[in-house]
Amino acid sequence: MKLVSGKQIAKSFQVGDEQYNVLMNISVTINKGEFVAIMGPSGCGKSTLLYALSGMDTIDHGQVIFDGMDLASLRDNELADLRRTRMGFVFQQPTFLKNLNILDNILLPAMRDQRKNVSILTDKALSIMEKMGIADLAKRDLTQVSGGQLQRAGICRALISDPLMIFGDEPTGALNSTSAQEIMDLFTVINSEGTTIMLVTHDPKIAARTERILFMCDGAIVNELRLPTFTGIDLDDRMAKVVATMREIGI
Ligand SMILES: Nc1ncnc2c1ncn2[C@@H]1O[C@H](COP(=O)(O)OP(=O)(O)OP(=O)(O)O)[C@@H](O)[C@H]1O
Repeated sequence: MKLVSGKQIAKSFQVGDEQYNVLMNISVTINKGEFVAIMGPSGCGKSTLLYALSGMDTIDHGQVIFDGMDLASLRDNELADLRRTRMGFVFQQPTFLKNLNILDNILLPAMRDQRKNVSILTDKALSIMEKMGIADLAKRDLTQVSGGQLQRAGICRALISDPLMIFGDEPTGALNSTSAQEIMDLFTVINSEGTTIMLVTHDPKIAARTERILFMCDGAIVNELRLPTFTGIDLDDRMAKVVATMREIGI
């Protein structure tokens, strides 16, 4: 069943007199439950596509339907509500407030929804933190946790609204290889429980953990690789397939 469908998405940026066509009529469908990576050379439009599909940025032409809703038909506040309640975002580094502890940072976006009771939300946040392996860090300041732990907290924040889909823009980009794979372990669990995930990554070892890899070049999706569900034993084989596809299309 379709969750996100982009049709003929075009997007350009004007810089001075120059117009840069960044997305060139991209059509792509992501089904519920998929675990997708977007790969491609720097500047090919990966993040721009992620922002277009999640309504974080507008598009010039085409259409994005998310969970049956045409993003262009929504008012700004409706779009913000949709993002807050149905989507989770994880970036290279979470933007957390320095004067709040980890737990309060995780809770903050969900607190905007006045209908939710604070103690219920807190219990929920603590149980997600437990699952993400950081239950004991609730009261710590941002300066008292590692990069990997901070990213786990970022994922907790993304999960607190039970999103249908998580969008990650280089979520492991600031981490060492071990921490990055641990974060992918968490995403694998989250995906196995039904949440759709789409990640932008440069790293074949990260993309190899997903089940469908979209390869972009110059604003277009030029290839796609499908892999079976990761079972924990075949990462090298999967990575070899990703690298072979990258070579095939010259990236
Ligand atoms: N707000 C903006 N204004 C002008 N140009 C932009 C803007 N955002 C992105 N671009 C340009 O659009 C192109 C695609 O950017 P995008 O961030 O989507 O690429 P990317 O594939 O994610 O790159 P990277 O892997 O380096 O993060 C780049 O050439 C970038 O400079």
